[in-house]
Amino acid sequence: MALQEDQTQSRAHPEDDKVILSVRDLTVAFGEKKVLDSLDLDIYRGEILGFVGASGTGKSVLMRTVLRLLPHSSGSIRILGVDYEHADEQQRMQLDMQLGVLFQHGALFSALTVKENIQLPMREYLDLPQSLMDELAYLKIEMVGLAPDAADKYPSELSGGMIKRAALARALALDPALVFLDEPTSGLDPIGAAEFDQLIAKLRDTLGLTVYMVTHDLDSLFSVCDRIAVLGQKRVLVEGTLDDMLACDDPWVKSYFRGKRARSVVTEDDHHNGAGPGK
Ligand SMILES: Nc1ncnc2c1ncn2[C@@H]1O[C@H](COP(=O)(O)OP(=O)(O)OP(=O)(O)O)[C@@H](O)[C@H]1O
Repeated sequence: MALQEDQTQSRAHPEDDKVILSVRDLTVAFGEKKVLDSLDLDIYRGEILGFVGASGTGKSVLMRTVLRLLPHSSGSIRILGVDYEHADEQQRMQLDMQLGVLFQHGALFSALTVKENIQLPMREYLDLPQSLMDELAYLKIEMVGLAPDAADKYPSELSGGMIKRAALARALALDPALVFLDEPTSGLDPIGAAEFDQLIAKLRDTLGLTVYMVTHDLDSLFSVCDRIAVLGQKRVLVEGTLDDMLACDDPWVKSYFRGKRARSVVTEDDHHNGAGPGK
């Protein structure tokens, strides 16, 4: 199985790049209501994919389905070349360890300290002595730019930005290959949001992480995302660089990427290296 492949990073994926997540013909319905219908999506190793779409189009449903928190009616989801449904128990556990998740509001356990939150996945999947788990937790805390004394703080003692970082540290606890971020910059001020974006880019560059980021944040899309996918009409309407978005005639895509707010971000960020124009 393909879980141990090397993690060479790839930004502007050429054809032969490795697909880390492959979704085919995916249909998800609640009763009679289809939310996703025959959706296809690929994510390439080492890229930051920004996922956008109007409210209620199914971005969370797709992410939760890929994470197997929701069932699908038909279609396949392959992660690192493995279809979870056809995997044995050992493969499933290995796959689980390759996925990290940062939920929108951090979703830290309030009765646990930051260190204990980070160690939860370690306790679930690994059998390590406490001293090693402590070392690892401090490493993750440093990795996300928190001070060491954050380790013994409870979530209620942290600012919004610190909660996001602590939750990211927990998402990275098992050194996953693919991290899902649900609106990671929502609720942060513009400076905090920009710093968080830069942290994501740095982690991708240093760890070779692949990032699936659901976001409404135009700054994030333009500054750190290598590729953008737009969800609409129950499927991926368009995917590619910002230039591809700008060339798209779908009315929602047009107003989102060519609207007044988008134009002001593009003007400010012309020099950035993300999916923005000129890349
Ligand atoms: N558990 C559920 N049961 C029934 N319907 C659901 C359930 N979860 C989501 N839906 C419906 O699926 C649709 C897509 O919801 P989803 O939360 O994925 O949208 P979204 O694109 O993430 O929106 P937003 O940007 O506002 O977060 C909505 O119509 C929602 O009501």
